[in-house]
Amino acid sequence: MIQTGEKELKGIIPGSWRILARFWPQIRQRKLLIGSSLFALLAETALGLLEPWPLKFIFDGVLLSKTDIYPDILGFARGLSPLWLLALLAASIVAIAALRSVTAYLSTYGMALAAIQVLSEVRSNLYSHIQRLSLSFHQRFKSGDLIARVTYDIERLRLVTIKTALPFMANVVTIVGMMGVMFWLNWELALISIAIFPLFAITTSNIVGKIRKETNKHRNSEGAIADTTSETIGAIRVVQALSLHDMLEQNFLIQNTKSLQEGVRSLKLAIFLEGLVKVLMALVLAFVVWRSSLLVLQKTLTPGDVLIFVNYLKTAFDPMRQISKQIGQIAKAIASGERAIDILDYEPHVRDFPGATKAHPFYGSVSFQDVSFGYDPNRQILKQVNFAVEPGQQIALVGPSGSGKSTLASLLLRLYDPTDGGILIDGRDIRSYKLDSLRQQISVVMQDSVLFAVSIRENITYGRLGATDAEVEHAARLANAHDFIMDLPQGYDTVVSERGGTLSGGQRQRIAIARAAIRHSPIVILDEPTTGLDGASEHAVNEALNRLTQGSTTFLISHNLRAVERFDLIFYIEKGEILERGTHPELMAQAGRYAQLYRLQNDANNLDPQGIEHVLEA
Ligand SMILES: Nc1ncnc2c1ncn2[C@@H]1O[C@H](COP(=O)(O)OP(=O)(O)OP(=O)(O)O)[C@@H](O)[C@H]1O
Repeated sequence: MIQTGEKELKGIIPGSWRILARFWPQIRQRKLLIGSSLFALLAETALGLLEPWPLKFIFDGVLLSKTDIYPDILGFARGLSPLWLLALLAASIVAIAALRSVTAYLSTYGMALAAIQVLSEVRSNLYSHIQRLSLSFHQRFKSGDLIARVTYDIERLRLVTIKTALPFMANVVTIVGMMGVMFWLNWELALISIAIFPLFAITTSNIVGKIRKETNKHRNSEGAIADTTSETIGAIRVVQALSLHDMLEQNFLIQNTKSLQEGVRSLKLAIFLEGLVKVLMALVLAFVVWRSSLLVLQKTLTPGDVLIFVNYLKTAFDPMRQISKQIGQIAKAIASGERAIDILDYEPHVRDFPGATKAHPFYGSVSFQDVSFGYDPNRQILKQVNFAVEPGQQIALVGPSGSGKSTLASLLLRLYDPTDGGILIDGRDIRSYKLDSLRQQISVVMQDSVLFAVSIRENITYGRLGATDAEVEHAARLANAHDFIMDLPQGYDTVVSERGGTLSGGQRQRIAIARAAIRHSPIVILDEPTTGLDGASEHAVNEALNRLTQGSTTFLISHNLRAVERFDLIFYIEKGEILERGTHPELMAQAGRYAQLYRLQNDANNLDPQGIEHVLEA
């Protein structure tokens, strides 16, 4: 048991090193601030050690009239009258306390400032890093867990650094300093006092290790709770429509109870640890008082020395008691810091390749050369896809659900990289372009466009940051959105509710089209942009899309084959392969899968796309 505890305690040291090393660039920038705060901390500790000395001199020098007790530096005291000596020593009590307060203020303020600055930079880095991590990462990590790491974990690290780590350092220095002075006064008594440390370290390290484990479990459960809550709130319509409350409440209760129990376990351990330290301390104090009083009777020590010993020990109790608690808190903060670092250590799979350059303004030719891809290495989604399209061509991607159409579009955006083959824009592999400069030239409108909870104007300018009001309005007019925006209470300044919930599906799509239009992209991807819209909305959105895609290389993913008849090129995709390609008349003449699907749709005018897919899959 003890071995496990020691192992855990040892874990704190590599954990702290890992955090210091990872955040070193931010810490280094504040060398001066941190250095001067540490210096103030040392000064404060030294003044703390001096605190009982005036009392010793009052006892031995004034009350017992001893003259051989002053060190050389205070030799002048021997010539002073007792009254002057008393006044001087009383004044020194105040002076030491005042100086101690000043140095404590300087060290605490300096360290707190440095910690706030370092950790706010770390938090910004973490936020930016999470945004840049590949979609494959985001599919693996739940959003609630990531949110907890950016908010709760960093906040705890900040609080513990300010409120615990600095006092912890002060406590360690105080204890070491006190031990030094105790040895100088009487080695035997000092040894007795020190004897508690191995006992103390072994018992506490074991418990601290357990606290750390429990806290880690507790943090993970809290992350799971955040996840469940955000998932439920995100899908509240479905929850209410399907009356899932009872079932979800039940699941939540299980998670909540588990987290509560883990929290209680770590709290129990922390309280136990505190009690244990108190008992150990009382034992030492009793022994030292007994032994030192005997030494005074033998004239080896003066009563003033006993005062110093008892004062130091009593003063050290607090730091020692705190140390055990602080080690527990630091262990928790280290777990938090490591959770943040774990994320920072993830390399985005999709990133700028060495030597990548900023993309020139694209003409818009796109080619896929033997492109294969699978989300999971054991399951290929796209198989050896080959095609080349000219700038400004309009391409439709059709085929059954799950055939890989959206995946193909995702690869063009470099949301994922192909496992084999290459994708070229204007004759160059897209991995040779800087990622941002590639994505900035591609506009995307999805089936369910997500808007942000900011004004409509800002939502549109997210398409091209820095766009003027006139450009926003121009884009909105092109997207058939200007009129309905003007009918809203605050027009372009109307703040959209979370994920655009206050607008209709058609209105959201038109704002998304305006957001795409403001980019003036040479390449446009439309992923079922009109699915789920009613007739009137669909018409308005289609009109907007026609304007958006004019002159741009366009990839439209659609289940509605009538909507793609006029396209320059249609790819019929099935099971990750382009089975048929050509214009509508060419494909109809081929009388293959596309023609079969087209006829099915035409014959069954009222059959919805899902219905058609079932027919196809059958
Ligand atoms: N993020 C992902 N992780 C793992 N598998 C995925 C992921 N996204 C899609 N898939 C799988 O890849 C296959 C192709 O999906 P994709 O969305 O590209 O098809 P699609 O042709 O666009 O379908 P739909 O017409 O229904 O949108 C499907 O089997 C799907 O389950």
